[in-house]
Amino acid sequence: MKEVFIPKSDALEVEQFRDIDYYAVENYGLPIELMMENAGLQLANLVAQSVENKSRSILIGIGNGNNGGGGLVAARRLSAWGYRVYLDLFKEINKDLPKLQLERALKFGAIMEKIEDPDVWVDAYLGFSQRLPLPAELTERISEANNGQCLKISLDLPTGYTNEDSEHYFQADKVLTLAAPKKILYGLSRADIYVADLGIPGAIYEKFNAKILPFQDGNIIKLKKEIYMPDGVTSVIELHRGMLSKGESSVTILEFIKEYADRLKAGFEAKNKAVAIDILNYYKPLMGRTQEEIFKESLEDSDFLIIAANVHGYDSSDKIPTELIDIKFEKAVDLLLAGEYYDLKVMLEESPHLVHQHSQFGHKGQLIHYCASNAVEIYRQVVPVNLSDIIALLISYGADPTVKIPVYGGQFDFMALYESSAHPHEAPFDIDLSNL
Ligand SMILES: NC(=O)C1=CN([C@@H]2O[C@H](COP(=O)(O)OP(=O)(O)OC[C@H]3O[C@@H](n4cnc5c(N)ncnc54)[C@H](O)[C@@H]3O)[C@@H](O)[C@H]2O)[C@@H](O)CC1
Ligand SMILES: [K+]
Repeated sequence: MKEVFIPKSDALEVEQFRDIDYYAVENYGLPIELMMENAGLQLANLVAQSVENKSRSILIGIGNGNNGGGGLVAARRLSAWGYRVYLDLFKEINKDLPKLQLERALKFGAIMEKIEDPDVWVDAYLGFSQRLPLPAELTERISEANNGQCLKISLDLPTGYTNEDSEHYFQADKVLTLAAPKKILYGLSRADIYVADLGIPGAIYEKFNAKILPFQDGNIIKLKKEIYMPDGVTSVIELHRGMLSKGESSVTILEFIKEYADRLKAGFEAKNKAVAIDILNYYKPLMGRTQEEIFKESLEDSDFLIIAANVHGYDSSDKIPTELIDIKFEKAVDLLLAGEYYDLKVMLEESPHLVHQHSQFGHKGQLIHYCASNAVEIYRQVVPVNLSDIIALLISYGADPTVKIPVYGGQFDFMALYESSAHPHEAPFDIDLSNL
């Protein structure tokens, strides 16, 4: 799936989106029914991508409007694909279009029954026309969903979520919003946000100064979380890119670090600033030099190996282990740093031991230490916008912030490393650790 980063400043107010919507209906002959079909199909696609097993139960909550209508299209498509779909109507559906969609969904095999403990709970109760307060029928359902173990997916925006201060709302793991990102969704720091193509033409986006998304590469686009990358780290990330994803399961730490050394050597020859950054941060013999001085040095293969070893926390190259890299742990680190809250949660649910595991690299950091953006590999010293949520997640799975690791010639725990790291404090967003 295509992933893009769209800053909040480029996202729309909900009202702006409503205007775009009406404009498409009136000027382009794009009726709501057609857009609803697109919305519902993409919702069905997102559900199907999230649930491998067709025997899993899918409960779709339906309201008496177009949001519910989209949910009913998804119910029809999923039923047609062979999924077990149940419909939860919190009130009677009497508007023409949703009513028609309901009849179709039932003909396709969706079952009208509010089952208990569904595997997936889809919220198509209310969309952008919702008014607060919600009726008790809805607040009760929202509490039940939020307290359950199900995967929660909202269509367009979560029911009950009308601004960033909303308290009682459907706490979706995934939100499939329609046509364009909406500003309020940036307050949902734990949710994955997706945008579905409704077939609205680029000319309308331009007219309303909205960002045109690359829907030609896929009808659903995932929004990347904002990540703060300190100056210099970006080039080191570039130097390192793709190294682990290539090997998947059978790279040893020594092979990995040798490849890093090869990249350092090539980068050194090309006077790549990333190499100077690695050297200045980790290689004692050349610390304090200027970039220019560094590139005048004549370095051997063995020097690059030592630098690569130092970057990974070993003080000499013969301390690099020859065991296989634990790809699962490395994947968890990468999810954490990318702010991928939901995927990380799924991984921890499956492998809770990961929070207690130490990195095989010389610094021996646990997942929680990677949250400090300090003392670990420099290409991993980045700060996701939802770091506070990620830390809370790790702690809820038993991570211990008082565990110390052997770095900077001493023993330091998460908080000591976090406090002395510039990066989380320089990031252009607030990290709130007051609950720690
Ligand atoms: N291009 C588009 O705009 C499209 C929009 N669609 C969906 O349509 C949604 C907007 O649809 P609607 O304007 O029909 O409205 P909603 O589906 O948001 O709400 C349905 C109805 O519920 C009623 N309602 C509001 N607050 C309530 C409350 N607290 N308790 C009970 N009932 C309440 C309202 O009278 C409203 O008519 C969007 O969020 C989007 O999901 C898609 O289905 C199709 C395309
Ligand atoms: K919704």
